[in-house]
Amino acid sequence: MKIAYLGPIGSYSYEAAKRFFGKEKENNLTACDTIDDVFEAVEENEAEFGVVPVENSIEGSVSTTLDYLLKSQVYIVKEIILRVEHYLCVREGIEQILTVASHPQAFSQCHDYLRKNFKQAKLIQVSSTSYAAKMCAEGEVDAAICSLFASQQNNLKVLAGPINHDNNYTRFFVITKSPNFEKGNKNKTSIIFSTYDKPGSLYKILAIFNLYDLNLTKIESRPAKTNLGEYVFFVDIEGFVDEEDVSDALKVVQRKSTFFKLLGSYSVILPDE
Ligand SMILES: O=C(O)C(=O)C[C@]1(C(=O)O)C=C[C@@H](O)C=C1
Repeated sequence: MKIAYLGPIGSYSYEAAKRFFGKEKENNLTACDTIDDVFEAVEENEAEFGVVPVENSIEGSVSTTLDYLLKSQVYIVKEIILRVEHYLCVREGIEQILTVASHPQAFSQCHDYLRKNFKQAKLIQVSSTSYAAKMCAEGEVDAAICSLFASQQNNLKVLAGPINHDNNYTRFFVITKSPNFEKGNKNKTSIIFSTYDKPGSLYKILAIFNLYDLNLTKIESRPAKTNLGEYVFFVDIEGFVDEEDVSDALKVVQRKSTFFKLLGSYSVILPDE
């Protein structure tokens, strides 16, 4: 069994994958260069599972992940929430920091610290925080923003940290092509829908969730990629799809939508579990 994740070793996606699949499956983890590659590995049956970041408490959604969820035939089978702590790391011997590499999400999560301390430094966006650590170790940049684990993997010296905004948490999804929806203690169901371009259309769909007394934990619109001003809505609902109120509500939502997709029903692993 292969589990694709955004690599190299030491990324937060790697930590999320280990958190769910456990140490015994460490040899099954297969590093990918990009989130696109993780989705494609699952879609093309090169990997049975994939682990992708989906949303951060400071910076918001990872749009690549949302867009793939819309267009690809994969399902969400688990959510993992990790507390994310970033560190500013350098190679031994570096005295002046002119270039800092990291993932764009990580830069945003450390925005205030970077503004205050490294206003003049050039920020170089790369595919993951662990790749940034590797680049730093190889002398391509002066510093990297990454996890403690990534700094150790790459023999980097920690200069400061955690340097991120407080309450920094990232949600990850485990995706697969052949889902086996399994219930846990805290369950969610994710859907995408779009509705008519008419007054009250969205309101009418939201009224269905209200009628069935369902709590939404997220609603976000993304361009439908058809015409400017046309959107799809990503919605996360508390509850599992085999529960009567959830399945009844979804049937009505589907009837009233112009587009409907069930992304999955899954349980959530919380950071302190
Ligand atoms: O770069 C990594 O380490 C990742 O796993 C990606 C990612 C993301 O895309 O959000 C994951 C967690 C953090 O929010 C920062 C970066």
